[in-house]
Amino acid sequence: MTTDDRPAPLIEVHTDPETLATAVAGELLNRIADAQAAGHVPDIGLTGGTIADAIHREVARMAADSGVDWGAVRFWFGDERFVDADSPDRNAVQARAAFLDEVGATRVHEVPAADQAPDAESAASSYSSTVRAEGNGGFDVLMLGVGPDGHIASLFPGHPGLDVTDAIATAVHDSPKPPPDRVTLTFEALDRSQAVWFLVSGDAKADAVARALADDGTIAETPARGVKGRAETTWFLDHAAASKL
Ligand SMILES: O=C1O[C@H](COP(=O)(O)O)[C@@H](O)[C@H](O)[C@H]1O
Repeated sequence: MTTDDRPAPLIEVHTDPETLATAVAGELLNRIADAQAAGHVPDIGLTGGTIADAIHREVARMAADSGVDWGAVRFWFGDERFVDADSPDRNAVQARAAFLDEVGATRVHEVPAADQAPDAESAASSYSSTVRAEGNGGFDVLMLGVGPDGHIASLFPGHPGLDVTDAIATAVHDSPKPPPDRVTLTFEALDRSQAVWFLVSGDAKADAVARALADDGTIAETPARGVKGRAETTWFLDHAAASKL
C-alpha cells in the first residue's frame, strides 16, 4: 500500500490546548488498554514538544483509572536531541518526567545520548538495530508534533534527512531548531504506523497545518505531508492551529 492509498486524514478540533491534551491522553489510554485486552503489546511512538508535554502530563493524571498495564507497552521516540542523557533538552528526559517514570513504564526504548555514543551517526545506527530487534514491525500509535516550519520528528524542510530511504534512523546536523545535532526516524520507519496522530496547538502553527493538509504542496517544503497511518491519520488541533483550514 502506498501512502496515497491510505485513509484520508481526520481532523479533530478542540477549543484550547488544555482540552486537546485531555482528549488525546484519554484516547491514547483507551488504545493501549484495548490492545492489551486483545492480548497485544502495543508499540507507541512518542514525540517531543510543547503540546506533547501537556498530553504526557494528562496521561499521568488519568493513568490510575485506565486499566493499562505499563509493563506491557513498548515506548519509542520518533526523534531525539543528541545531547547528554540527563539534559533537559532530551525528549526522553521530558517524557520520563511528565509521565513515564510516574506510571512505571518499564519498556522505554531511548536513542543513545551524546555521553553514550561517539556521534549521532552511531546513535542512529544503534537505535535502528534496537527497532529492528525489538519492535513489532511498526507503531500501533505514532504521535508527531509539528513545528511552525512543518517539520515532524527531526525531519526539517529541505534537509538531507528527508531523502534517507535505506535506514530506520538517521543523524541530523545543523538543525534549524536547537540543539543542532539530533537523531530522527526516517519516513520509511514513521510510515509503518497503524495510526498516526499529529498534535498541534497555537496560531504560530496554523500555516504549517494548512500547508500539510492542502491538496497541493511538497514534502520538501512541509515534511508533515510525508507520513500517513496505514489505518488512520488524525490531526488533533486546537482552534488556533486550525484557524487557517
Ligand atoms: O524539536 C522538536 O520539535 C517538535 C515540535 O515542538 P514544539 O515545541 O514546537 O511543539 C517535536 O515534534 C519534535 O519531536 C522535537 O524534537
